[in-house]
Amino acid sequence: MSDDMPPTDDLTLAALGWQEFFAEQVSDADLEAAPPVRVTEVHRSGLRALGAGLDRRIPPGVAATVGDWMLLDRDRPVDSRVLDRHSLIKRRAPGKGHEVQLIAANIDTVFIVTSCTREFNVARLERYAALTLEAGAVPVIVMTKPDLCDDAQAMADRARTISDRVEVVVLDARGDAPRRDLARWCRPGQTVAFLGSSGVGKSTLVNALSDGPEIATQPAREADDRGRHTTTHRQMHLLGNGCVVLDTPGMRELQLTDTADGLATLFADLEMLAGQCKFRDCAHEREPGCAIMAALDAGDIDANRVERWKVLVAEDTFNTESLSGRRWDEKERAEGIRDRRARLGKGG
Ligand SMILES: Nc1nc2c(ncn2[C@@H]2O[C@H](COP(=O)(O)OP(=O)(O)OP(=O)(O)O)[C@@H](O)[C@H]2O)c(=O)[nH]1
Ligand SMILES: [Zn+2]
Repeated sequence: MSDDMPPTDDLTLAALGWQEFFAEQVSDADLEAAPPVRVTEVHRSGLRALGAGLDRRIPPGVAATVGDWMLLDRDRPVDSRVLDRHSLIKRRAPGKGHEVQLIAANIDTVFIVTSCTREFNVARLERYAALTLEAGAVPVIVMTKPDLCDDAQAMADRARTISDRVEVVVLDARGDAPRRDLARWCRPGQTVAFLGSSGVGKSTLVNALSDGPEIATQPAREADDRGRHTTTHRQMHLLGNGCVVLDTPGMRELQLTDTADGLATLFADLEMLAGQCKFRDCAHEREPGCAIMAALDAGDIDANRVERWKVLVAEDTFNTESLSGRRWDEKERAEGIRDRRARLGKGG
């Protein structure tokens, strides 16, 4: 547990991010019998959950993840009821298994952090944005280190081409800017999370938003590039202004899983065009009557964006099908995705 947590006695549900959405799911009788607690940590040995004046360890066996709200069954904690989530980030479990792993629940806003340096990569941002939309949270792209780049605004303009649905904020993570520029999303009762590669400034942003003691940050290895992995076990921060930050290490290597809806939202314009292709299974390569190719030829849409869309759709299809039991061999997967990546350069 992070040491910026106030003593449990002083904790209120509001400070933990309790919202109307959860209150509506429980009756007064429910509350009397089983107080709400929020999962702040997940370990092999079980969960940790905090509530008003409560700090409980719950043995393994509850299907809950960081950010979940539960009604604590005091006698049999594993029988605690998990409340409906308004958002859920999940991923395909690493390794050979095809299970879905729950990463974090009930996040309102995901800040997708990138720096205005070589790390910047539109395809990666798209992938995070699709995942966030799929999860049911609001994606906001935060571009740090504008001071280390000649033309941060030009980069931001590229990020803005991703989708009308995704706002882009450029700021120096080290000063007052985060508090001011992210205030719209970091309101009391809101839960936010930061996604992004190591060294882009996630801890610096949390520190800038926080009144409490600093989280350790380390200088990046290069003046302008990737830092070391400095975020440790702290998983939930309560900021001075009443906003909750979920900080989960599991968010780093995210694969797209079942993000068809999120992709459809992010690439709504392309999906709509694809609906006009002559063939329903059109691959938009050289099929007759392909509306995507026609729009490309007419210069109406951006070829790179179309390629990135295809990569994400291919990856999502692969992950979703393998989760539902279709056996792909690794070679088949690698070839499909590598072909497309090769055409994109380093994307992905
Ligand atoms: N010049 C400049 N440096 C920044 C900015 N934001 C962050 N940094 C520096 O970048 C380095 C890495 O920042 P962190 O906040 O530790 O990055 P992180 O994303 O939390 O990294 P991990 O914990 O490894 O995931 C630190 O030295 C920060 O001071 C910025 O806007 N401008
Ligand atoms: Zn087509």
